[in-house]
Amino acid sequence: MRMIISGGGTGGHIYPAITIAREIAKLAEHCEILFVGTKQGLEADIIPKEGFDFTTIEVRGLERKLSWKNVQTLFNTAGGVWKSIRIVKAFKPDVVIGTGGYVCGPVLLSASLLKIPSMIQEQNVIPGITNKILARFVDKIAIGYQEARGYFTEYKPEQIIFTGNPIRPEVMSATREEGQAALGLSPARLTLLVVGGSRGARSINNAMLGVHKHFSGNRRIQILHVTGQNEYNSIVGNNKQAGIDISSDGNIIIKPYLYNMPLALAAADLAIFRAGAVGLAELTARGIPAILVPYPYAAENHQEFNAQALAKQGAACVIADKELSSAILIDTIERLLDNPEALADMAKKSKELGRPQAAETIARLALSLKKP
Ligand SMILES: CC(=O)N[C@H]1[C@@H](OP(=O)(O)OP(=O)(O)OC[C@H]2O[C@@H](n3ccc(=O)[nH]c3=O)[C@H](O)[C@@H]2O)O[C@H](CO)[C@@H](O)[C@@H]1O
Repeated sequence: MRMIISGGGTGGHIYPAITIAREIAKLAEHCEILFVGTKQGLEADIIPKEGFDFTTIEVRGLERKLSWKNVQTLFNTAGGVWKSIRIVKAFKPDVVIGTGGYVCGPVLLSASLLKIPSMIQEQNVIPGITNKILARFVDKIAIGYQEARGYFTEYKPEQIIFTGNPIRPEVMSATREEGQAALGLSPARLTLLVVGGSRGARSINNAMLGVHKHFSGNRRIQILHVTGQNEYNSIVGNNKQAGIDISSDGNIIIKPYLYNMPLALAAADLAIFRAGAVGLAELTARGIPAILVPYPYAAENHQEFNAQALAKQGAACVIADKELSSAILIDTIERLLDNPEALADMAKKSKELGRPQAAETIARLALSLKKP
């Protein structure tokens, strides 16, 4: 089995690609995989670290409307299309898979031109522009939320398969004890995991300052706050300035990025998250109750729709970014800590939404596309 997989820009497109690729390699004999991304995306950092063959094309994002700027961009990135065609012709894949981000556009388009079976995986309730365009060229569309079906109405129902979003197997296999040991967390305290998506979230980071101050030294709770690479130094500096001594109180851990996120999830009793689709798939697979703060500038406000899909099942509560403050976070956290039944009920409802088998379902779907 030879496969090209493409997806990029943010972790929310890259980790699904890695997970699907690994699952296919597990199921298929003699699998060769090539990952196509861009030099600028996070994939250029993550994919080689994960041990995949990686090549890049040049491509820029399109606006979400018909415009001259888009026409210009298409001309400028024609080189990306030609390079994709050359890559696909040389690699001769049996299947080409896209997991979103504009890098997928030329790659999947090339597969379609060269009559190679292809599929896309859409993580969000509201599909991204690239996947919306690509839908008419690919054989299958694997959707992460049932609600996304409503946005692909012009396609045949059998073309669209609800699979859930793929999560790394370590998300399920990591144990609480391993997580606590790896991250230096105390088994005697509840763990609050705070993550603003793969790039961090400034508004959450800012609001967390007051939360750290309030819970610093608290015996009941410990906080693992992941700031994103760019904001780490300023957040640590702000904490120092506010007189919060992270090292001596011991219950507040601040990290720029976690390469071992599955261990952190395994240890978490409650989470404060943005509402990126993969993060939510990980939370629900583990049944972690969550306070969600959707990123308000995500395309077509799609994070709000992702978050509401959890909230309407009672698996999470949602705070609007514009209403976010230290006080509202402290209040929500304390309300949940003081009501273990409510927390347990959220955890149960979260787990009911989880689809830990999604990666295998998607991998089998991809394998079924291979021509005999
Ligand atoms: C701003 C924006 O448009 N974000 C989009 C992006 O989100 P973003 O990339 O933030 O995505 P997600 O929350 O979906 O996924 C993040 C992934 O990165 C991992 N991770 C994150 C932080 C860290 O320190 N370590 C780590 O491993 C998470 O465990 C997860 O696997 O893609 C998602 C999937 O299409 C969309 O739903 C989001 O709306």
